[in-house]
Amino acid sequence: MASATSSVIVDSGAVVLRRASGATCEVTLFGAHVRSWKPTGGAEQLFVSSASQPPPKALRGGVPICFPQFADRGPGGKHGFARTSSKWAVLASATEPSPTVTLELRADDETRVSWPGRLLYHVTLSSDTALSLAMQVVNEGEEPAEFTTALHTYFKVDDVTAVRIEGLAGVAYEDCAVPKGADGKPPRTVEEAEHVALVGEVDRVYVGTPAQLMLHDGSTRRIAINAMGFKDTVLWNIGADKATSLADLGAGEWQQYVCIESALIDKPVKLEPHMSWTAGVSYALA
Ligand SMILES: O=P(O)(O)OC[C@H]1O[C@@H](O)[C@H](O)[C@@H](O)[C@@H]1O
Repeated sequence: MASATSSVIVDSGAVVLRRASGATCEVTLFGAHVRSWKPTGGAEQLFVSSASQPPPKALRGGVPICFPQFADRGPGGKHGFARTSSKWAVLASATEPSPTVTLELRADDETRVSWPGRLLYHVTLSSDTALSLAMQVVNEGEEPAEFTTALHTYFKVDDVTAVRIEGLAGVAYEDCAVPKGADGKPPRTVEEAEHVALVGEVDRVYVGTPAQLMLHDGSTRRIAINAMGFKDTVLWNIGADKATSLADLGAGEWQQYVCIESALIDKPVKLEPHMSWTAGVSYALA
């Protein structure tokens, strides 16, 4: 039942945001991982694998934060340390005008090896049908430093083969699902489809994407994805053939998610000392 007021509470290692309408969002302290978003009406919008493994593994689903490197594009561990850090802490929260929490990951000797500063993450239930996520990266070092990043969102769908993504026509993408070219890089292709379908394994970095994309899930549900500051977008589904290679993905569950990741990959961000960088994305039922 909808409660009369909005709230932000910490419960069993997660922050639970709730609007008066009953919309909710849950963020785990481990990894600052958004693991659930239910707009008013209560339908879960994010996929979480039934075979997800406990920390120190990242949850297979929700919104993992890839930072300070995307995938293996850097000297550190795959997708960086942020998604598996146990050192995230609540910095601030508020219930008005919308339930919101800011989580902070402070630099320490361990993280400074990969990034010389801190990370702030703002999660807001910005309307009864929308979720907003914003990242702030601070360089506390004395030298310029570079990173790549992504909010690796797993949207829950009934059947990924019925999904269509609108807004990518004319955008060049790196195809990471096929062998690299002679130059050691994934081959580049220009997207021709107005409504991109996912057939087999799809692992693409679209470079320089428009601010708004639309997820059509094959039924009448649509989610508008509005990004600010994230210039690239990753589209990923493991596909049926390779699905069993992911030990933490339940049987047949490859069909129940599509990752649409607001990202900054092609041109790493170079942040000057004592400067900060901010980017965000909002998801809204449309
Ligand atoms: O298994 P992980 O580390 O969560 O990564 C999942 C996928 O993440 C995607 O963002 C990458 O494009 C894929 O190549 C990768 O397989």
